[in-house]
Amino acid sequence: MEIFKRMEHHDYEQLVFCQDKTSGLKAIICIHDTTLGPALGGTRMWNYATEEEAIEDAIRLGRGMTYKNAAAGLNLGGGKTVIIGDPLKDKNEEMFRAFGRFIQGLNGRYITAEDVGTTVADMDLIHEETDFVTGISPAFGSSGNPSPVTAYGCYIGMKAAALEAYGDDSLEGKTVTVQGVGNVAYTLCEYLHKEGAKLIVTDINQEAVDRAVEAFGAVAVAPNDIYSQDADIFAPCAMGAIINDDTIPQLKVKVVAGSANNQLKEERHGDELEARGIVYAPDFVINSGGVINVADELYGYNNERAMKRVETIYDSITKIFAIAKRDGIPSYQAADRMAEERIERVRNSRSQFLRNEHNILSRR
Ligand SMILES: NC(=O)C1=CN([C@@H]2O[C@H](COP(=O)(O)OP(=O)(O)OC[C@H]3O[C@@H](n4cnc5c(N)ncnc54)[C@H](O)[C@@H]3O)[C@@H](O)[C@H]2O)C=CC1
Ligand SMILES: CC(C)CC(=O)C(=O)O
Repeated sequence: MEIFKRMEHHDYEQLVFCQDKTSGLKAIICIHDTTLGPALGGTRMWNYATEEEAIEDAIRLGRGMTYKNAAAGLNLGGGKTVIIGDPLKDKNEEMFRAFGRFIQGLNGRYITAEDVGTTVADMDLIHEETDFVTGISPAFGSSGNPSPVTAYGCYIGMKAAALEAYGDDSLEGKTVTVQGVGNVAYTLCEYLHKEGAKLIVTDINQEAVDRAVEAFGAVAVAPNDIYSQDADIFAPCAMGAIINDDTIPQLKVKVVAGSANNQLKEERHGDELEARGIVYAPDFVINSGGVINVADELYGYNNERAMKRVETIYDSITKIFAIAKRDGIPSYQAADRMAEERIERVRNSRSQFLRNEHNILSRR
């Protein structure tokens, strides 16, 4: 991989490679854009097949956070970390403490939180070495696990998408297919079940499937069969790039609305959904509840204030569909435009004044 060439494409600021032999830490921190403020984005631990795959994931996820934070109206830039390793086997205390020291070395340019494969306990270990970490234990006055809040944002975003597709935001009686019933999707299923939706679930982890079947009467299907189910809404809640040339022709749903990051393999797959009349709730907007919640820690965490902001996801999704219609563009482009315009406005307004070092971290 030609790394600088890859960074020039979409204008990445910084990639940091972190290695610690004692603990086995191999991490890549991607800081995409800090125009709006320090880069905030979670840490994913995953058993990547190759280093290239890990770099590519960090890069795609880091840029996604720039758009997510901008669209959510946060004064934060975008970044993400990937740790190469099996989260079930390779974790140790020293690893997260070493990683914390690398973050501290960036002096606030990057702030982390949970993502796939990392937990509140991991964030607490990072916190032993740096304050530039969120999603730590409520015992520290923090917001804890962001997943339930991401799930809530996803649920209300799904309702906004249902309104667009069906003219009614009720999910009662709707059949929802859920790919991956992990931290976010389990709680999402809880909300959906409570509202009277029927659930079809899949996961590569049989225990996760069994849990959802037992708790919500969900119907379980094999991972490759999830796309072709007779359903109303598809909720991708596992990994990225699952809206692609293979899966789109299988979809029978009218709505795609889930928590996974980077759902579209390529932008043209968003065009393809639009061409088929499938309403797509842009991933980085519908899944922004978690980051909105952890970002509130930077002001001294207040659950009521954070949840009020999470509630705005419904209106943001509705607004994106309105912009898409007005401008004759697919919803993913409307969401990108909303984020890019905010970054541009802030960039331009800054150039009119002397550089002011005040930023979101000054309050800490
Ligand atoms: N946790 C959070 O607050 C946020 C999560 N997200 C995104 O939402 C997605 C889910 O996140 P979490 O629930 O935290 O992760 P998780 O790791 O708890 O859950 C993911 C689930 O997907 C399953 N899975 C992986 N590959 C699969 C496949 N090919 N087919 C079926 N199932 C598969 C896993 O076994 C796991 O149960 C990820 O893309 C994450 O980046 C986005 C924003 C915030
Ligand atoms: C898990 C969140 C707190 C942050 C993040 O990395 C995301 O929204 O993808």
